[in-house]
Amino acid sequence: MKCDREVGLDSLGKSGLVGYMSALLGGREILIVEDEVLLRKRLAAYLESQGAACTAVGTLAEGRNALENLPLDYVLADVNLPDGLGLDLIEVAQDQGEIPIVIMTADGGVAAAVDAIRRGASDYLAKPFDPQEIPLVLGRAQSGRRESRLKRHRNQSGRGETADEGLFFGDSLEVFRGQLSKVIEADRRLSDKLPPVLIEGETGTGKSSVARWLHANGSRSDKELVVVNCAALPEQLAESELFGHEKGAFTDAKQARIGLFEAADGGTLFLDEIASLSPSLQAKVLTAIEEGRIRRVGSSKQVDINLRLIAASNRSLKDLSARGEFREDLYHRLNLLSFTIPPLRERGEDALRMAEHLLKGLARKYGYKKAAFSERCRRWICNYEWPGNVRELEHEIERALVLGDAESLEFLGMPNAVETAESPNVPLGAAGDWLNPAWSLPEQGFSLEAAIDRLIDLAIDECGGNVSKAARRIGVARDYIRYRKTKKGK
Ligand SMILES: Nc1ncnc2c1ncn2[C@@H]1O[C@H](COP(=O)(O)OP(=O)(O)OP(=O)(O)O)[C@@H](O)[C@H]1O
Repeated sequence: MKCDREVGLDSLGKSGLVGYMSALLGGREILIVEDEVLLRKRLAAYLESQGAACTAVGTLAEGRNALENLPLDYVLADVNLPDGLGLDLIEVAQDQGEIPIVIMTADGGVAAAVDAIRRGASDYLAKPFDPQEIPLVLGRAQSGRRESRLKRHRNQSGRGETADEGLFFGDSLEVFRGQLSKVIEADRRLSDKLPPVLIEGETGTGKSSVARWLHANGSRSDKELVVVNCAALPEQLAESELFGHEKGAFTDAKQARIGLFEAADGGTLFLDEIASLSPSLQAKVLTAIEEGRIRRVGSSKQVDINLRLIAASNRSLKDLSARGEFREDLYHRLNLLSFTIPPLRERGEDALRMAEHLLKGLARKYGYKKAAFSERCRRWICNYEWPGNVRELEHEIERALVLGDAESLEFLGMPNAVETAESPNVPLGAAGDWLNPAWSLPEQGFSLEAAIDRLIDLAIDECGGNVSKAARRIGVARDYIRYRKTKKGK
C-alpha cells in the first residue's frame, strides 16, 4: 500500500507533481502526531513548504485534543507514542467526520499497518519514507473517503425509492416483491450466515436486476456486491477466479491472489448462470456455502467467508439435476429460498406498464421531454411474445427512441397491421419452431438476436453447461459465446 508501488512519482512528471502537491496540500490543515522531534519538525517543514498549515504534537493526548478541537483535513500519526498507541486516534478521526488518517509505522511494522487499516485508517507509511510520498498517500486517502461517502449515499438512496424506481414490479410481480421483502426482513434478524437465494427465469426476465435489488435493499448494502457470470469464466481459470490462488499454484500464478468469494466477504456474491460451472466447482461452491470456508488453489489453509450468495439460472436447476446435469445436493441447498420470474408474455398488461416505465428512464437518459408509443406500438407490446423478455423490450425502445419519432414511437420490424389483443400468439420463443424447415417468418416479426441467444442456451444446455463443447456443437468460437453472454450481461 506504499504509494510508489501504485502511483510512481516519476509517472507524474516534475511539473505535474508540483501542481498535484500544491493542489492537494495548499491551504490544508494537517495534524502530525509524532514523538521523534526531528522527524516531526522535518515533516512539518516539508508540508508547510507545500502550502499546508501544520499542527505538530508529540503525544496521544495532544493529538486527541487537536483532533477534537481543530478543523483538520488530514492526520499523520505515529504508532508508538509515549502515552499510548497512535492507532487509538483512528476512531477519534472517524468520529470527527471521517478525517483521513495515515498511520506511520516503525520499520517492518507490517502487523501494525494491517491493524491500522483494519481499524479504519486510510493508509500507512512505513518508516523510513520520503516526505514526497505524503501527498500521494493523502490524495488516495481523500479519494477513498469520497468513494466511501458516495457508496453510502448510493446505498441510503437505494434503500428507499431509488432502488424501487429502477425496478418495475407491477401487479404481476407483487407477490414476488412481497416474498423478496420477507427475505430482507429475515436477513436483518439473522445478520450472520444468510441462506443462499436462487432466482430462475428465462433470459432477460430480470434475474440480475432482482439480485442487485436484493443487495441494495438488504442488510449488507454498504458492503460489496460481486457479480460473476459463470458462463463467461474461462474454464481453466474458473476455480482460481472464484477461490483465488497461492503464488506458484500454477504456471502463471506469479503472485498470490484472492478470489471472488473472498472479494465478496461480508457482502453479496451473485453467481449468474450457475449451471455453467463444472460439477467439481459446483461441489466447491456447495462446501463454501455449507462450511462458510474456501480454500485457495494451491493452499492447504482454509479461509473463513461470510457472504450472501445469490445464484441465477435461465435453465431449471430442478430439471438439470433430474437429468444429472447439475449437482442435486447443490440444487437442494439453493432451493431453500428460490424464486422464478415469469416471462414478460405472462405478465399481461404489465408488459405495457413495463414498457412505459422503461421509456421514462430512457427518455430521461436521451434528454427527451416528451416521448410516447404510437397506438399501434402499444398494441404490439401487448401482443408480441418477447422471447428476449425485458431486455428485448428495452433494446427495442432504445432503438426506436434514438432512430425514430420520440413522440410516436414505433419498433423496427413491427408489422404494418398489428392485430388486436385477441390475435393468436406465435410461439417465437420455443426453440423447435424456427428450427423447423416448415416454419416461416411470422407476420408480427421475429427477433434474430433472441433467436441466437436461445440457440446458444440450447447448445449449452445440451452440452451439460460445457461452453467449449457447445461452441463446437454450433460451429462458433468459444469466445463468441462469451462475447454474447458478456454483451447480454451489460
Ligand atoms: N422488473 C424490471 N424493471 C425494470 N427493468 C428491468 C426489469 N427486469 C429486467 N429489466 C431490465 O432488462 C434488462 C435485462 O435484465 P437482467 O439482465 O436483469 O435479466 P436476466 O434475467 O439476468 O438476463 P440473463 O438471463 O440473460 O442473464 C436489464 O437492462 C434490466 O435493467
